[in-house]
Amino acid sequence: MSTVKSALTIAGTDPTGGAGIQADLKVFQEREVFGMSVVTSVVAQNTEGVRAVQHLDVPFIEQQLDAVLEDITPDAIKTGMIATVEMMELIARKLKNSSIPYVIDPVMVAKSGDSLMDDTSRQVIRETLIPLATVVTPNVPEAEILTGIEIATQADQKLAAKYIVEELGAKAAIVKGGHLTGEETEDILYTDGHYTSYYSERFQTKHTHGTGCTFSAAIAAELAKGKSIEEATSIGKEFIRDAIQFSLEIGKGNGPTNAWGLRLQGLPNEGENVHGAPIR
Ligand SMILES: Nc1ncnc2c1ncn2[C@@H]1O[C@H](COP(=O)(O)OP(=O)(O)OP(=O)(O)O)[C@@H](O)[C@H]1O
Ligand SMILES: Cc1ncc(COP(=O)(O)O)c(N)n1
Repeated sequence: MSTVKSALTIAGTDPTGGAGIQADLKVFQEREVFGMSVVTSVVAQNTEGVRAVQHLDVPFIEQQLDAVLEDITPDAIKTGMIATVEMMELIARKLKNSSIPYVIDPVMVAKSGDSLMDDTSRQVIRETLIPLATVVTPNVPEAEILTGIEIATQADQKLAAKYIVEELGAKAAIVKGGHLTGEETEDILYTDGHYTSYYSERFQTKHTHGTGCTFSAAIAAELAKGKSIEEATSIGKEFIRDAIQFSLEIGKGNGPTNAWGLRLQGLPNEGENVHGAPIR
């Protein structure tokens, strides 16, 4: 009997492989958990932006979910782009009585500025999915929408993280500091009445496509392996630090994170990708 743990991502797609389901599966593989995926929306996007979105029918998303869950019980579940109220209601119904660790990356807007969740869903996610979450990982704009708190300082990040747990009912919340300024990034976790900060150097790079997906997938993978929320966040933060420090100059826009990270540390030189040549 295999002892390999598994993780399921329920999210949208990125045909260039840097964000969404494709990014999640790369991270699961690198963290040595067996990756599985259910597609919610097919997105025609690349490193420059989103061109078109096709939402799959909710009954078909349900068929995908049933196909996985009636066969394999994942050790952790992560959701990313869940664009509509109907999709949220379906996932909430499926996960309501589950004890599987569940990470929500409440994806609302892509880095390119394109909307990935409709306005009603931005409110409805608070009542449907957030109360079921083991960990919610909003960036600053997402945390502002979820809580109504304007976030400019570390104190604001703390207030928002506490609100998501105490008022919205998640077990834990990490309000990420990627969108703030300063020489370091600080992500603040609130759970069980305690705050913990996770820091990294802030790298000056435009290649940050998929950072939120990469971070939350790494946390989900570690929860699948039985790590505590604090341990999983700590490993996730180191993972995203390396994935951004060695992010890839692939494509014409904002290149993707590097899920190999330090493993291929020796290979990329400035202006080169891991294969030793610029990719255009
Ligand atoms: N320039 C940077 N240098 C180092 N770490 C960063 C940088 N930008 C973001 N991070 C870290 O990356 C992780 C993801 O944060 P971010 O705020 O970018 O997420 P996000 O906006 O949800 O990402 P996405 O746009 O992919 O949805 C966090 O741990 C954050 O601190
Ligand atoms: C399907 C999908 N999910 C999430 C993101 C967010 O990633 P980013 O903000 O880095 O573009 C995305 N672009 N596409």
